[in-house]
Amino acid sequence: MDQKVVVNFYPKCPQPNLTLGLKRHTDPGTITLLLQDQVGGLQATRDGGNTWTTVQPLKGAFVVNLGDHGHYLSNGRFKNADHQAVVNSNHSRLSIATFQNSALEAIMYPLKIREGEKSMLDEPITFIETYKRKMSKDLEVARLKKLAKEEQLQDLEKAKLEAKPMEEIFALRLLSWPFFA
Ligand SMILES: O=C(O)CCC(=O)C(=O)O
Ligand SMILES: [Fe+2]
Repeated sequence: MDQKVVVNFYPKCPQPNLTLGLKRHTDPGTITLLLQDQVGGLQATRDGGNTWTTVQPLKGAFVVNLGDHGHYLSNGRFKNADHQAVVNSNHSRLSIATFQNSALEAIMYPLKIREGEKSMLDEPITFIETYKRKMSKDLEVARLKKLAKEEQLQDLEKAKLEAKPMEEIFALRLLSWPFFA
């Protein structure tokens, strides 16, 4: 197996509604043991991010999360926890996560498939390969989001321009000449 310990420090943030400490994700490994301080900020969702439940800190307790590897091993019977961390305007926050992962080159496949069920994996695959696929999917989603945002901004600029009186557009053109002529 492979084990990693990550310490997350979230500085306090004056406008917590404008950002996230850690964006929505599932952990890639088998099981995560998470120790959080009393500030709170870990949230989980069961409906794809529409609603969020805060995981209240409990003194001396670990939060135990199932990751993707655990999800695949059980052929989806046990769910990988979909979660995020928000920030706080009054307090900084610390959490320590220990990820129990499979060895990177270990082959994974569902341990048991019940009658009438289909395997979640088309073929046995190494743990590292599922991780790489997940990362490239995440990068592609981020790229598309960025593109959509840029297009939205361009449309907004266009709409603003269309709403301006002719003299103003003319003045703007003169100002930015020769780049915009
Ligand atoms: O800080 C937290 O509560 C969550 C940390 C986490 O999800 C992670 O490190 O993967
Ligand atoms: Fe996580």
